[in-house]
Amino acid sequence: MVVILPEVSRTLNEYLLVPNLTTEECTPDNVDLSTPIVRYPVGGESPLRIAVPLVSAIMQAVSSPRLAIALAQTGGLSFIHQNQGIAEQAESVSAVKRHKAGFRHSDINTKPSATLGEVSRLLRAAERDIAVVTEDGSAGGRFVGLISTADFHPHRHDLNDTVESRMRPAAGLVTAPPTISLSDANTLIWDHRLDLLPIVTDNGHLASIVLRRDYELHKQFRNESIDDDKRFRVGAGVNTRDYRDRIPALVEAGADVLCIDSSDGYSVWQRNTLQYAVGELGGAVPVGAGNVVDGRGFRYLAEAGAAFVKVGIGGGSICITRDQKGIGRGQASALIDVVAERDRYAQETGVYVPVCCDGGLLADYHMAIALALGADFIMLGRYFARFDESPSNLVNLDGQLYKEYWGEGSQRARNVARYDQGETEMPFEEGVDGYVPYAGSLYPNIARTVSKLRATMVSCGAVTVPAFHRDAVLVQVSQQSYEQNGAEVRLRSGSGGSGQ
Ligand SMILES: NC(=O)C1=CN([C@@H]2O[C@H](COP(=O)(O)OP(=O)(O)OC[C@H]3O[C@@H](n4cnc5c(N)ncnc54)[C@H](O)[C@@H]3O)[C@@H](O)[C@H]2O)C=CC1
Ligand SMILES: O=c1[nH]c(=O)c2[nH+]cn([C@@H]3O[C@H](COP(=O)(O)O)[C@@H](O)[C@H]3O)c2[nH]1
Ligand SMILES: [K+]
Repeated sequence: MVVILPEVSRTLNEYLLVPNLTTEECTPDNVDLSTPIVRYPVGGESPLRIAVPLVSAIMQAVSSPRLAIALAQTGGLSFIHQNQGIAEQAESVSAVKRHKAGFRHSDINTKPSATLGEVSRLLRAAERDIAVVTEDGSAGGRFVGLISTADFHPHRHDLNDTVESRMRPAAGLVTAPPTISLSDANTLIWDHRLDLLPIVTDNGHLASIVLRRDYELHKQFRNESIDDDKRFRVGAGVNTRDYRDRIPALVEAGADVLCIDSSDGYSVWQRNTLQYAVGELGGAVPVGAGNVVDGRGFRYLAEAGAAFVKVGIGGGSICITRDQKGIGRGQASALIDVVAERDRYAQETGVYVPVCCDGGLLADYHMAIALALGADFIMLGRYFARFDESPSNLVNLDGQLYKEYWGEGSQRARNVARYDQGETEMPFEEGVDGYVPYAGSLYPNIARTVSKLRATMVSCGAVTVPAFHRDAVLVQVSQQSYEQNGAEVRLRSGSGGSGQ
């Protein structure tokens, strides 16, 4: 017989928090946002925890190595998307693991034959003072010098002159080999009053750079997500088809955690994938699963060995799954149901399986509501897509800056994904392809969001996430429906979006 759940499907937007008593110990500085990512015995410690409970979505427009590094620096975690070839995805994971904190990929480069006008525009656009000069203008080219805004002035120098005419040539510059440690690199920077230290290989090619301003920045990174070898932590998405090839490649590349990426995780396909990872691979890497929206889905995946379970169908800003397939559930209702099952499961089995709230968070405070409702961590797509560090293009539309953002179920994402398999037809789209307002660099944005979370928890008298789960008092607000009009996604013309 058909089942009709007795309650209305509610979103995060329909709740507010009622403050609890705030005591002297309950200050923003004392709030500990750290949280478990993978399953652990009740009373024990999760083998993978992060300091800031935010992870980036398994999406092409979101989780690239650059974003993964920035997010790990600030205490979160990225899941590199799986809508690409296995070797390509493994290389992205490996790039994050290879990255030495403080040594960055040189992104502002020029070549000796470029004009001063060109380099001036490059620096202005990037809001930087200094560019690296390599023979071919690439980040790995032969290092030939540096040029900064102190080396030329548009009123004194002809902007048609070449970079070569004003650059400081390599021969007179302090450089270091790739084997140098970060602390020795910083010593060189201070001893020689450098803004930028080029790291140059034996054969004269640029390997990376160390910036003086990162030194200050680094001191703020007390929360970095790093492994025992001090490498950044990184996750990756997998699917329920090529997992026998993809999972071992990602393990080999050094992925810390994986997650099955699907709109609907309550399937035998996910159980098979988990059985492979837990059984045949002997749990070489923890694998999360999802997405589900009720307790049945949670239990099925937890019993199959999921490291965590991800919640959310159709709530994402680029989602049209509800319109297309009529499946989904308001994110708050879904979380309440799943969290209750997580707690029952923990009591019955002694195993705590963390819950991730994925998609549809329109305001920073929705993250606090999700945590209050019991989520252990939160996955965000639109939020991260807006930043410099995301891989999508920055575009100017009618004088406003936007970053491109598209769903993994959109034709644009599928085109890439299915290319290898010779499949280009898709009967219908499940996501839109559009733009989100550009928001600058990830660093100040994460800092602001974290401050808000801390402030909310202070008001609610909680200094840890588990205390917040236990003590939060929530109230439903009026008759708001789960329309999510607040999401600013401007549709690309022709993108199949009925509602977002
Ligand atoms: N969270 C959300 O609300 C949504 C997310 N998405 C995203 O779009 C992308 C695509 O998601 P889906 O379409 O759910 O992909 P999917 O690959 O999980 O499922 C597509 C179809 O293939 C079937 N399937 C999966 N593995 C199979 C196997 N081994 N053999 C035979 N059939 C199999 C599934 O049952 C389903 O009908 C993902 O990145 C997902 O995160 C899309 C829509 C909604
Ligand atoms: O209906 C959908 N069609 C899509 O094409 C699509 N792509 C991603 N996702 C899901 O949305 C989440 C990100 O949501 P936000 O942008 O709201 O953070 C992601 O984490 C996914 O769960 C999709 N949902
Ligand atoms: K299903």
